[in-house]
Amino acid sequence: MKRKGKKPNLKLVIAIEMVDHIAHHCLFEFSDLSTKKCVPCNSEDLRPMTKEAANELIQKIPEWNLVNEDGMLKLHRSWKVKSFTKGMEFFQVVANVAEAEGYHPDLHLVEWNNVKIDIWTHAVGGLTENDFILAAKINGLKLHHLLSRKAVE
Ligand SMILES: C[C@H](O)[C@H](O)[C@H]1CNC2=NC(N)=NC(=O)C2=N1
Repeated sequence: MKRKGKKPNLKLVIAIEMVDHIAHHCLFEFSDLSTKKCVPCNSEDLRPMTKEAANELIQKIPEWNLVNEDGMLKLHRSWKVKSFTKGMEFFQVVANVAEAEGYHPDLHLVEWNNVKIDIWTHAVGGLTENDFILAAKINGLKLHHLLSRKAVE
């Protein structure tokens, strides 16, 4: 008599793994960073995330680059603005979001029309989820009217 259930059903195992993979992917895709809130950084438990975790999360904000400055991971993005004054307006729009979140980016205006933003968690000397949340919120801002049409980013 043929005994059932001894050998694992390979097709079933593969199917389960595929479903698991898709479910993980969907959860990752649909957990929207921009709807989250930054948390205060005064907790003793706060730790910088690993490079691996940062490499995973950066996929949600592909407009930003992961940079390593003196051993500290930061998020970086740059834009070209129409004028110095538009650069100041740009900063004000970003500052409004930062104040609403209680969380603050490093803002640079270089050579009058290059806006550069670094986001990192000063309190831990690296990245936390806050940085990705703020970056996603900045991505959602209407800034197009301030940008140079010739060379954006
Ligand atoms: C309590 C409050 O969250 C902290 O002082 C905040 C203010 N904004 C901040 N912004 C950033 N980028 N890093 C910080 O560590 C930080 N600390």
